Amino acid sequence: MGGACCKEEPIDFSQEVELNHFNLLRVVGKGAFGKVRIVQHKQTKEIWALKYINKEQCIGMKAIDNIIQERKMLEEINHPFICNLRYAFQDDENLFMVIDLMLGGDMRFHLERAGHFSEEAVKLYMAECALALSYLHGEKKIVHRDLKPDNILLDAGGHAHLTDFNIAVKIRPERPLTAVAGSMAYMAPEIFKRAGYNESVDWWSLGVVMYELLFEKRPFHGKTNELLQKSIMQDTLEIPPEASKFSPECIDCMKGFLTRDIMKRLGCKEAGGLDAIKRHPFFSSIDWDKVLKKEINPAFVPDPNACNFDASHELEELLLEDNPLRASVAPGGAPTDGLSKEMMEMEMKFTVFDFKNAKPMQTTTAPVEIAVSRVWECEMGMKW
Ligand SMILES: Nc1ncnc2c1ncn2[C@@H]1O[C@H](COP(=O)(O)OP(=O)(O)OP(=O)(O)O)[C@@H](O)[C@H]1O
Repeated sequence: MGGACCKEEPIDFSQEVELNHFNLLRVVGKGAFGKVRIVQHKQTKEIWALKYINKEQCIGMKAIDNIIQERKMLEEINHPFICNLRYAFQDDENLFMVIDLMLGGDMRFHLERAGHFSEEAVKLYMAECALALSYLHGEKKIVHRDLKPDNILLDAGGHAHLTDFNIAVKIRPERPLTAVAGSMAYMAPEIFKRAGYNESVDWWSLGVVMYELLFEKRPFHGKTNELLQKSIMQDTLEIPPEASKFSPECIDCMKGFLTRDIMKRLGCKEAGGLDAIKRHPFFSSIDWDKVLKKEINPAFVPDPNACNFDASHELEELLLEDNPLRASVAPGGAPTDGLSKEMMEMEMKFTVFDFKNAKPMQTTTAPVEIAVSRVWECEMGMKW
């Protein structure tokens, strides 16, 4: 029989959100500053992903501004095809972001395992990503700048969601962007010209992703960054012989995104924006209202009986972690003297966020509904 010593203190959920409001379940990924694990809100029973960022590591890598900026940007965003922020809080060791859980794993994971995707699957991914990008660019004035298969996560049903707003920035028409930022192989040619660029770069990256999903390789190559850059800027787009397996409309759409001239590039506002995508023959069979409502069933549904994550992160935590995640002192309760300038900065700027108290957004997305028992099964190490 359980003794009084083991009884958990009742939690006051009317207080600000903190780590103790969640049950910590299995680890599903590892980022540059910490891990990502499945959590369940103890009161609402909703399942989310918890991304935790070690403060010391964040300071060491001089990434405070990036993290604060990413989190501020996520606060503004709410879209069905984006991993939205639900809660943010911190303790004395970590910054925490609770986001929409994507049980299907990332697109890179599936590309590496299954190889290329079918034309039907790619069509829906492109439509879903195009809606997300158009929302970011048009309504939120945000350029993602790091679109690639690693940053497109699938939910349990197989719908695509953009994630990782680490290097995303606000568009200011009077001040075009100039920084060479992103993942080289997915960067648009105008980034290297150093004459300023805007959201057009995301449409190019989407084209590189489309090419990779169809052909299992990227369109431009180079053994060094310099050669790769040269190839992106100059080389003729090579269409592999396997292209005959796909419709001419599909290939034409991909070429449209991979057009160097932004005045003609598919998706760019200069070339008709989202309307031009919707009018493209590749998407003639698509009902865009149904896409937005996630009423179109993806051609590829991640196997619910297989683990769609790299299980080594979980194993690593079990075997190596000498400082596993635990509910720690909330910063408000700890003395602040002796804290470094950077620690103070994070404490002040990384304020508590609760999506339930946030301003209502135009588009909403339902919380993930899955059987919790499945998550626990995973936790217990069963095949899933
Ligand atoms: N919302 C989510 N649901 C499920 N898994 C996720 C979610 N977000 C991230 N992951 C998994 O965790 C991994 C690490 O994600 P995270 O965003 O922390 O790191 P990252 O992609 O390396 O970005 P960063 O550059 O910010 O470290 C991802 O590759 C993905 O597999």
